[in-house]
Amino acid sequence: MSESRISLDLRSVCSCVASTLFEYYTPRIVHIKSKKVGFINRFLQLVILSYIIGYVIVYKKGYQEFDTCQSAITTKLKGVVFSNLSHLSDIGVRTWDVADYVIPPQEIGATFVMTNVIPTLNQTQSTCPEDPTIDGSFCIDDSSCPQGKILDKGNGPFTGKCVNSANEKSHVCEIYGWCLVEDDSRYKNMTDPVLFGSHNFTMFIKNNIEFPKFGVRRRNILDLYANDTELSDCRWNRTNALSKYCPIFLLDDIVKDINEDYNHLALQGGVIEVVINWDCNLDFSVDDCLPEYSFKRLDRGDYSISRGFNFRYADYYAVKENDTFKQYRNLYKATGIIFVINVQGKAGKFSIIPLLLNFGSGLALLALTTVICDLIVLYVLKAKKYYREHKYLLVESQESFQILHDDSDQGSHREVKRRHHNPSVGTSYEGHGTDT
Ligand SMILES: Nc1ncnc2c1ncn2[C@@H]1O[C@H](COP(=O)(O)OP(=O)(O)OP(=O)(O)O)[C@@H](O)[C@H]1O
Repeated sequence: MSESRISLDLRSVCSCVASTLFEYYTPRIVHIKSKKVGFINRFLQLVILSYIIGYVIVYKKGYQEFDTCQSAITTKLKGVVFSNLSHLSDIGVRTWDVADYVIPPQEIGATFVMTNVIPTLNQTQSTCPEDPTIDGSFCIDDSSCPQGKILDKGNGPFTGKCVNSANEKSHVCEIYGWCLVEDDSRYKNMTDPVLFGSHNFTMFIKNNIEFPKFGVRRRNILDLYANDTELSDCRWNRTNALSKYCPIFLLDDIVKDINEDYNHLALQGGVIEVVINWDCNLDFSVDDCLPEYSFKRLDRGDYSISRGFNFRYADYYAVKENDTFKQYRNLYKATGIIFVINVQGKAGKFSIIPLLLNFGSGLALLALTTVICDLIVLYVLKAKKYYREHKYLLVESQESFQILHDDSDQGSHREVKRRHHNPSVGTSYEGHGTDT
């Protein structure tokens, strides 16, 4: 390659770099007098303004500042059921009251109500036959029951003996543990829960909330009730204007509200969410800040295995036998409904700051109008070529212009060929004049 060729290439690269470095873009206003473009411009502005005012400021309350609530909840159940199940000796004739069926007596944000139970009474530490329904409990002779072995789902270690099962229908290994072991086979085909009638229990939910930012405190016991008796007589009812604020719920009403069958739920157990929603507009009277109740079954689903919800607990006591105390316990396999209570709350109050912020950021969206109109004018309309010629302008420096001017035979001002796109050029649109 010759030396002159190399120096030529170098010069052209340098001039290219210099022309890229030493140039300047400035927007200019192109005033388009077209009904079509003017209409598109105004229409887009109207849409954006409606969004800012209608949706952001009015519908989404963009003129308010907000606070979420802090809350405290307690629940109290009332109701008594009587069970006369003489064929089930563990239960027999019994009255169940709130201390029997609410386990534990108080929980944070939840309440468990026992609706069905399999009791195994008077268990004590001794030897007895293992539960025959447990895999590995059957035996032929003592050699099938290695001493000390504990089955995965067993009730205690084998003593080494093979004995008659509790129903005397088979041979099972003997264990040492809480005897006699639980036998739920008698309860398998029950059609009604043990605590039949629990649908008439009532649950009183006491909820205090606070919106700390606004110093507003509310509770879900409204001033409608003159005294405790009036309060205890009310029952929540979604369809009644006053009763829908009553904080005492019949369990049956809750279950009906979520379209479930109470008996079925009571037999298998389940989890129901109680949502207390406080949606308060503090621009109006604080008395209008009222709770709204809704319910949802959280364990809903058509499950074929491990349906419902149950757990075991025991109460313990000691009996004096031969001058020593022997410990006993009553074991309960409890099935029931867990009520999980969730409080949601949001309060809003007028404030100039969010109003200005929302309005300001909304107005910034108006810049979209120019972008969209530019796209339509420069790339969509029939006269796009014409508009583009007017929008982008390449101007040489005044010095170059002077040289060109001097070289030229004509002394008039000359625009240089347009050849470069500059998207930052400002455009203004007007809805009068003729379309191009
Ligand atoms: N689950 C409920 N069903 C119906 N009434 C209820 C229930 N829980 C409480 N009440 C009644 O609401 C009122 C206010 O209850 P609160 O617990 O504040 O008072 P209390 O005197 O301690 O209630 P009590 O001793 O009757 O349990 C009382 O009259 C009470 O009996």
